Amino acid sequence: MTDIAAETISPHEAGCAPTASFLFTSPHRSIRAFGVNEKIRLSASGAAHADSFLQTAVRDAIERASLLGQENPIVVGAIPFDVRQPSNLFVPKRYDVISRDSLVPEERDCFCAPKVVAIRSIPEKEGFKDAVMRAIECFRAGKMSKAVLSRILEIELAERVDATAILNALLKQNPNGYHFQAPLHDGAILLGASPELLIRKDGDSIRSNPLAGSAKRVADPQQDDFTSRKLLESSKDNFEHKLVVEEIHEALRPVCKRLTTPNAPALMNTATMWHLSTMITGELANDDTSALQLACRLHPTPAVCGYPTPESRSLIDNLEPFDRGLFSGIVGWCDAKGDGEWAIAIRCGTVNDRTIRLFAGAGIVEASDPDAEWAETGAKLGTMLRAFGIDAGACASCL
Ligand SMILES: C=C(O[C@@H]1C=C(C(=O)O)C=C[C@H]1O)C(=O)O
Repeated sequence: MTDIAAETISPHEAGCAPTASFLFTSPHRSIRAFGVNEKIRLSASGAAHADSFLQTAVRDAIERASLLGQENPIVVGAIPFDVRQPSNLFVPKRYDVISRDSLVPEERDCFCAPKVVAIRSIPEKEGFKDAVMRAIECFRAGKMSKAVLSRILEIELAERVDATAILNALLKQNPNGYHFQAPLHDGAILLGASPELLIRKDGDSIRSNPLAGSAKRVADPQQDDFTSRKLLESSKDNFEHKLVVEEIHEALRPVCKRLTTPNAPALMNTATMWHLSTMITGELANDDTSALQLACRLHPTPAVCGYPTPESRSLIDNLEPFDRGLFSGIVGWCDAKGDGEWAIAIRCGTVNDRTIRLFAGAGIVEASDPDAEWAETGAKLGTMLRAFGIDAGACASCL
């Protein structure tokens, strides 16, 4: 088992610079952290409040790092989808603020496509479609209006995976968005390239960029353009999207003196997907409210859980045959001043020796079609499969 207290998370040849324990990139500020001063494993339940257990522990750990001479210490890491589970946070020994451009490799490292020994989707196609149908029945019965259902692609490779090479591939293939690499307590590494910003706080200004409503991109530019326009006009996708935006707006309103929420979504794309996107911006009433508090106030949004939150959360508990762990949780950082950024942990996976687990979900509403939702999760898995260099043909039955 790897201990994240070690300076590095991957064995490095003598003479090389130590690898960061944690990395988070963003168009705003990218952070690379080394070593561990203190781990924080408390749950994030109730952590929107400044006096909660988690926020108190984070403040105290940051204070101790400050006493050790660190300037503006930070807390970094991830919080699971289910906030009752332990967080995966730590105050590093040191960190750098870097430019993302300095990380993007010129060329992809010499990288051979890994040999896939075994692959399975949990659940398999029929099980996933069945869960979608059961969710639709709940919507028809008027119990709720949206639930995000997800699945895991578990892949066993012939050889151990080099997490740094995968992160480099993610940086190269997805130049925008939020890349992350975080060590987990079971020795695995969480890696991903999320397009979705939960919250950024910089002084008293905040920003949230929820996504919901998706379509797979296609190679032909004309077809791709047509796909995006169809998404922008789709009433099913606009409905899914509106539930997320309204919920975030309502959660931020009480802590803002100004909050601007566009009344229609725009299009945004990744290398593999089109999404409906809304950029919400605001000014905090009190800039003592930290980025971590704001993140805990919003998480989980209906982009990864559903609407209303309590009902969709228990439906997910009943229908998903696995524990999401950090998938669709949040990942990011918050400094001693309360500034920070948290992205949603999607388009990601965990790497543990030869086993990788990739995750993808899709928002289900009454107008959903089970086959289309399965295909959407398959398309979203494309981001990580491409980074691993795994040919979609090798897992055709799971996509
Ligand atoms: C759950 C995921 O994505 C979320 C769900 C989306 C949707 O339902 O359209 C779009 C973006 C994300 O908020 C994922 O990528 O796994």
